[in-house]
Amino acid sequence: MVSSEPSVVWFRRDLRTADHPALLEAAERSPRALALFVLDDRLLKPSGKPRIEFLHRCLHALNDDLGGRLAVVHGDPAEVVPRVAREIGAGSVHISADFGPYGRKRDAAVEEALGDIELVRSGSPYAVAPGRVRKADGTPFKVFTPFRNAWLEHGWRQPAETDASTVDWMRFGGGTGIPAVREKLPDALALWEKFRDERLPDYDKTRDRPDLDATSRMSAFLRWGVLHPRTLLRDCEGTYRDELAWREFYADVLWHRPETARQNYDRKFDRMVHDDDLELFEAWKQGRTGFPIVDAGMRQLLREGFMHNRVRMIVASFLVKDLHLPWWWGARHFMEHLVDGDLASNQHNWQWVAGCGTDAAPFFRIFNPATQAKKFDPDGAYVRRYAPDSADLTPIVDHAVERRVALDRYQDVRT
Ligand SMILES: Cc1cc2nc3c(=O)[nH]c(=O)nc-3n(C[C@H](O)[C@H](O)[C@H](O)COP(=O)(O)OP(=O)(O)OC[C@H]3O[C@@H](n4cnc5c(N)ncnc54)[C@H](O)[C@@H]3O)c2cc1C
Repeated sequence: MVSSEPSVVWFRRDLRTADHPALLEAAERSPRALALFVLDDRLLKPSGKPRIEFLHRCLHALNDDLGGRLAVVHGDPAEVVPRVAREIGAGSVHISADFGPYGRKRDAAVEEALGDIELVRSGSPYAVAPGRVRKADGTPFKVFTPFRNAWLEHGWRQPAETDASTVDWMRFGGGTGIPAVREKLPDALALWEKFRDERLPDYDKTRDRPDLDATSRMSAFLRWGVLHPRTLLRDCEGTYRDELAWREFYADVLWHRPETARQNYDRKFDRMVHDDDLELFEAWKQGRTGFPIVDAGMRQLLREGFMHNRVRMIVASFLVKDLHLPWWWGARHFMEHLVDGDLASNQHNWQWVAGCGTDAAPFFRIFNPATQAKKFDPDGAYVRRYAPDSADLTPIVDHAVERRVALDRYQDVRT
């Protein structure tokens, strides 16, 4: 039923107006809505500069799309959202559901504080909402391939037909405005279409090569919901679709086991003995290990807020199996610096490399940085781009020795 009370569309990880189920639901309730984004310190504090800058760029792009009507307010959502909703006399607040541990708690707190103003969840940042795909006996999947098959079989809804003109956006007097940015956000859809037409056909063969610009670079757009995965899934199959399925799988795993954001998924790894050498950790963070492919990756992360997937695996393996440091130290550093930093994908990829996650790569398969570099950066172009001086540094550890140490410690975990 159409109401005379306006709605609030509270944007979070869905910074777009196209294919936006929550916006559609808001429009079905009321022709007028306020577009709101809350700058929440709980999320901003652990984020490094590149991620925050990217978020601000996304907010500017959304604000432009909305004709300058995005209300940006700083504070605790449980306080800000009800205050703004009451100020404009809203009948309902519309969101895309959040499935992460913090997002779920935050939304429950906001719902409670809203009282009789309804919090309406429609859609999610995933093709299939976490928790929906289950085994025949109702339990969650623990292994990727059967999950992927069931996910494909389940399928996803048609895109929601929305754009910036779906409702009349209200003006809002208060708010902090969006901090200035150096560069505008590029057109994500145009970038996707270019990748789809030019690179996707070879993705299978080239995706592991950090020296070739061969992957889609869609992760940050997906992280902030500038594009919904449905948009990409419309155009792809095979390996690329499987990569998107990994994103959905890890969201599902974290939804069922929120404690695995911090704890080993496989609890027998709680017995693993870790070192705590802060100097080695610092050398890894700064890209000064003397292992060129590792240093190149770590410096790409600091410089661009991004690292190629193959190199993420190499540097993660190095932290866990050559430096014997806890995976969550590395995961925290990644979460600070990655523009695409996403709790589910990050923590569970780290756990995969560390051997303690779902479907884990066997712990005894230890990446040799030199062999990996030869195979995936054969001409050294990637290393030259990011760490041309690394080969002159003295390696901080001896890979062959540390490999043995890692394997010995693993024996103790297994027995
Ligand atoms: C240690 C480690 C930490 C990682 N942390 C993150 C993270 O915080 N956020 C993040 O989005 N990805 C993370 N990944 C997964 C992957 O590295 C990135 O998604 C990918 O490099 C992004 O580049 P792209 O968009 O060009 O990828 P493409 O190769 O073009 O892949 C397309 C999309 O598929 C998804 N995808 C691809 N590989 C994976 C994967 N292994 N797990 C989950 N989704 C995947 C991403 O959404 C990606 O954008 C991590 C991987 C490792 C090994």
